[in-house]
Amino acid sequence: MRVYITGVAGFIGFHLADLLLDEGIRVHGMDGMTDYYDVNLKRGRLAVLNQKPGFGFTECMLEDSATLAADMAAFKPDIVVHLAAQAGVRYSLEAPRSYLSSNIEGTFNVMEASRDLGVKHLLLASTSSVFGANTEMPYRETDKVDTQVSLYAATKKATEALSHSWAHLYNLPTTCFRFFTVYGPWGRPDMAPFKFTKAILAGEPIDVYGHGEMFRDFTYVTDLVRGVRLLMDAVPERPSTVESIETGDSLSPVAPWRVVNIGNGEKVALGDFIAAIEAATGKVAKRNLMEMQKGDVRATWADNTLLRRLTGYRPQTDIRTGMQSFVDWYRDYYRL
Ligand SMILES: C[C@H]1O[C@H](OP(=O)(O)OP(=O)(O)OC[C@H]2O[C@@H](n3cnc4c(=O)[nH]c(N)nc43)[C@H](O)[C@@H]2O)[C@@H](O)[C@@H](O)C1=O
Repeated sequence: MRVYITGVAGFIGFHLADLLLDEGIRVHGMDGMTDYYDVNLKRGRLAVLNQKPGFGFTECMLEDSATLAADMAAFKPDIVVHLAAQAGVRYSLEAPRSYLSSNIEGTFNVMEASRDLGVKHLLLASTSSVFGANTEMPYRETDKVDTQVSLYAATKKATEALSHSWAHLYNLPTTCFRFFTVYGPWGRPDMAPFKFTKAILAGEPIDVYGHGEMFRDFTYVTDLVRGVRLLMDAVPERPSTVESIETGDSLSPVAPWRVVNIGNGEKVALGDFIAAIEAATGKVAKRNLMEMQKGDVRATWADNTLLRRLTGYRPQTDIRTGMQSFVDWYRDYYRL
């Protein structure tokens, strides 16, 4: 099997490539190496992957459709996993236009190239943020998702819709993942697990938004990429009739397309998450209680029944175990 990964120097792309290469699968990846966060971390991830046989890499922007298409065509992938994006909820208030070019135009370029090459399965990263202002939890894939509260989430919702149309028109089997706040070794410096660990280890205070009454379904990255790996083999088929779709399955009635949550399945209060960092670092956090930030959702919580039904797997790492691994990696990597 040959797998092409966009965003391979990113947090999730790196872990997925690592898993696939260890399985003996050939992986070619691209990444724009953008400086939204420390590029050295991306280079460090690539250095690990470059040690492994079967790995190839091209530096290229998603927006550069000609280079991207040529790179994908040269590799001839069976499967494409599209993880490159402009990520981050709060940054989408600062630089909204970059989300349109990376997430909308960039995803379109990946869809086009995948269609031209007749790939067997296209898998795309969406986000739990698409559930927006929904309040009924846990979130199910079949819930209505029409109330995004950040442009980031809105662009991800748009990619779900774009990919559905291409799956329908060109018979391109497509799975969209909705990832729930992913953390772990080599994690993103713009996210709370990284920022809070850094501040607590440095003895600096942390701002706690929403007065700590915020909840996230934190998902450990190794669990998450295992889910992605298993879903690669769960290729959606166009259903013969609407009645043939099982209750709770998000399979489209007209296209080989579905969306699947990948989340731990637990709602963790921000306060408990901070306590897990305190336990892992052996330090006490100095907390400033603050109002909620614009664009943030108050809570996320995944129903992961569909993932379990399709793959027999569900994530299992609890926040204390996962944060201990993250803090151990952080101290080792930054020699603290
Ligand atoms: C699935 C989804 O996952 C990510 O979004 P997120 O769930 O919002 O994750 P986060 O780590 O940014 O925030 C988790 C919690 O932590 C608080 N928080 C954050 N940053 C600071 C911060 O700088 N200071 C303080 N005090 N709180 C912060 C924040 O208010 C929230 O309650 C995306 O990057 C995105 O790529 C994505 O798709």
